[in-house]
Amino acid sequence: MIKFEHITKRYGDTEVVSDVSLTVAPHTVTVVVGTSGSGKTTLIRMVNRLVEPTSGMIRIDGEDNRSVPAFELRRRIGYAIQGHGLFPHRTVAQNIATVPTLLGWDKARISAKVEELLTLFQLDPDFFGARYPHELSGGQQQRVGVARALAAEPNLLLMDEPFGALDPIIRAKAQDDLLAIQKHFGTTIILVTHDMEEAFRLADKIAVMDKGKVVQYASPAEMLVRPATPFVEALIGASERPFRQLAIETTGDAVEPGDAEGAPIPATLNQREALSELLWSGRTALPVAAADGRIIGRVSLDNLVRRAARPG
Ligand SMILES: Nc1ncnc2c1ncn2[C@@H]1O[C@H](COP(=O)(O)OP(=O)(O)OP(=O)(O)O)[C@@H](O)[C@H]1O
Repeated sequence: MIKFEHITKRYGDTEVVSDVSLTVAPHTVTVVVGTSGSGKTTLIRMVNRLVEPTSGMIRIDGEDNRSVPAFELRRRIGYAIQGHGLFPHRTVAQNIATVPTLLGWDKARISAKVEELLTLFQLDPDFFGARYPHELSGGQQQRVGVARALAAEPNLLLMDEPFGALDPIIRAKAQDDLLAIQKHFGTTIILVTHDMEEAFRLADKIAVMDKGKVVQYASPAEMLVRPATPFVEALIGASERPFRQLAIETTGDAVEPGDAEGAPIPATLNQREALSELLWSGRTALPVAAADGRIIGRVSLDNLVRRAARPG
């Protein structure tokens, strides 16, 4: 668990992060969004102490993050940035092995880890391990960057616009990979983006920043139903386009197993109408009925929001 307690950062007279308090649950993805200059990067860099707060404290699993030396903290916390930051004169395998080598892992363990990660990221280890970064495409380099950040099996991964430089199709694939990998390792992820669609797609919780403050910290579904400020509403509005995609699929396509209370939604209704029913009912899930009235499962707000946010 990561706890930000009244975190403030000032540069001279300018407060770039103002009194931020929030708690990130373990094994979840928290996405920090907001306009350019709102303090997103500064906020996450205080977690691994690339930036020191002016006041406040960050606790990682209960411990003040200043209780261990900064270099040790950074070995424990994965960090992936836009443009991957790979070492150009080291092979892909050597890049991924950076932190495990610093930690003194034995050779066999390191090469097993490199092989596991390359395989997970769908890069053939025999082919890619010995290549240099410049021999890879942008998307492949990005995957190696994330693999490197995960190499020492961190419980916590910080990501700053990791997919910012990728074209939309490769970006969607990278997001899918990230979610699969997050499930596989149970990593807690804090990711910065300025892309609301990416936030809806990846987040368990979204923190919206505006001028150094976190103006809302909520699940995508909660944010959709109850945007806290006109600024949040505007951000969501800007990403309304994907919700139109829901209009072309039926509720039947989004059925999940399980029960729910409330008036059943016909499976033939389109997903946008189902979303509207859910929002109006104030429920997080409703039962779904087949043409013969039989209940075939449930449809949930979270599921529809995720479907809305995926690329068309
Ligand atoms: N080392 C520094 N010295 C002075 N000002 C800084 C420093 N680092 C960041 N800032 C300022 O703090 C503010 C917040 O920057 P930050 O990079 O955290 O924003 P951001 O939300 O991540 O923006 P972007 O989306 O453009 O990357 C900006 O106005 C920036 O100019």
